[in-house]
Amino acid sequence: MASVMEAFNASATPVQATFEATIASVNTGVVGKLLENTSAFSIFTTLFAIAVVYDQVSYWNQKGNLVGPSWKLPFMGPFLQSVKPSFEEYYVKWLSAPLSCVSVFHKFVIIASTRDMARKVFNSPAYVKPVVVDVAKKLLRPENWVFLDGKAHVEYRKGLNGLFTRSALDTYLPGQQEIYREYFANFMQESQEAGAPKKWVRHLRELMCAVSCRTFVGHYMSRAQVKKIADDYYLITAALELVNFPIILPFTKTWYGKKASDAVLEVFTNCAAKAKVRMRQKGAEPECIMDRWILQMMESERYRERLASGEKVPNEEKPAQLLRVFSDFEISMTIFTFLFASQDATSSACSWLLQILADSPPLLAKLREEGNKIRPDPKQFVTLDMLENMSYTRAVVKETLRYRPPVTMVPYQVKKDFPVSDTYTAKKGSMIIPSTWLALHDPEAYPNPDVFDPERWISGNAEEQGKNWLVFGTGPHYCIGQTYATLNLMLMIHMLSSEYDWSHKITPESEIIRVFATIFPMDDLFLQFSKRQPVVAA
Ligand code: HEM
Repeated sequence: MASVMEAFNASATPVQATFEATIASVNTGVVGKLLENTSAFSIFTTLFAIAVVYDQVSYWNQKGNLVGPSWKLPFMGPFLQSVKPSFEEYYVKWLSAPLSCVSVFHKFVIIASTRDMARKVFNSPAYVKPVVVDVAKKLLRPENWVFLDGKAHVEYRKGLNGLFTRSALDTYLPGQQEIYREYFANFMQESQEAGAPKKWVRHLRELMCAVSCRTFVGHYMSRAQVKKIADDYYLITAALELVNFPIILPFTKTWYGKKASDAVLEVFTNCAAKAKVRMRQKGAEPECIMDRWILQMMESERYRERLASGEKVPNEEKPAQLLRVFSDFEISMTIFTFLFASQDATSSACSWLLQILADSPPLLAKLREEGNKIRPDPKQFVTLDMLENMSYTRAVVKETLRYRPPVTMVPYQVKKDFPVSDTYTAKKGSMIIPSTWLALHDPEAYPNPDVFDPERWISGNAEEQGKNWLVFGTGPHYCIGQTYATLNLMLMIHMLSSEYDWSHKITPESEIIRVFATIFPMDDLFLQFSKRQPVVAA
């Protein structure tokens, strides 16, 4: 061994001579003698044993005093159990300690489950950055804005804020209402044809995908393209499960997910090209997020041209955000992040909302009463003012988000050693996952947390529990679409309940939570829709 080291260190020795000397010394030395009596199999098993020990020791080293399994299944850890994660297993983990751990493949994962631990992670951008899951970078593309960090992220995000202001949200309402009317009519027809309750989660996912696509890219996409994205979207979700094989191999979940996400990116790139052409036409009004963004880019360009031509432009004519011109593909990547962030979360919220209200007729009656007062004619256009006045509808939506938070875990990556608590420092490179569930089911903030009670948002003090309200995260990456998401769910449930009835077939699995990126009723929600009988005034 010594001679091998010497050969490496002797930089003046010609390579050939070094190699020969090394082989000679191996042949005659202790190592050579050992090798003579050793089979390839025993070398392999020895190396394997060393690797197993190394894997275990480095797990202990990272684990420190954290609560978690003392032993790790070599290399893969609990990968096989995690392929089909059960909510109960996660729940037990969250309850086990404010900080606990697990190691899957090469990844050491720390789970921050209490409100304060979760908040600490969300609010420590100096130490952590969002990671989603490893494969997300391959699907969304590494250069995507959501992977920006620090100042670059803050700056990029500022340029997107204008897409979610009150006046922007107002612009998107007509398109959303068009989609809801069309889909609800289809729901009813399909229910009539079926003649019995059917699993409805898939339909709700398609509905949410269609309403998102209309909001994000307006009419630039055909109905067939929306349907294709909605149908294939579960492939993307499946590829992004918290635990998945880290390399994209053909015909695996991640491979199908990558193909589906490439197709989405291509469609959105085409939409961006069309939007740029339309928005340059005289009098073109923005109808969707893409339009508004392109309009802002055009306004910024015009402002710069005026300055360049030597004009003294008054300050009040300066655009609120000066944007550069983004390429069609850059626009597509960003719009994809909106779909990516909203699709599963809104589908989850929508599923629970329909289940809970169908199972609680008095709550549904109260929601309808409010809707009827504010918009007596179900054919009337729903304005933003109307929605903002629906305080009970808002309470029902917020309580659904609290009671069944769609996003229970938000994976972050530790970018430098992070002293999470007085006694534990997370090592650079590990994953740390704040969980939202315990904060949202904290009996001190929300008394009787396992009871669905919209009143806590009206006569109770739930609105004052800002520290516990982690549904949309907190810190520099908090959900940019939170106001839009809440109003959209309010619009959906208001429009549905004012014109339709739906019944829910309760099964033993209705209340069991299935984890599929977000959370859904395990039985996939058996629903049946019918036209609501007109309300006769007393
Ligand atoms: C009920 C629906 C939704 C829920 C529960 C939800 C929840 C979340 C959560 C927990 C985060 C992580 C926050 C953090 O790390 O602090 C997040 C981030 C994000 N959400 Fe949402 N979201 C929803 C809907 C939407 C919608 C409709 C959009 C877009 C229109 C959207 C866009 C985003 C984006 C872009 C991010 C990343 C922000 C950043 O990194 O700066 N979300 N969301």
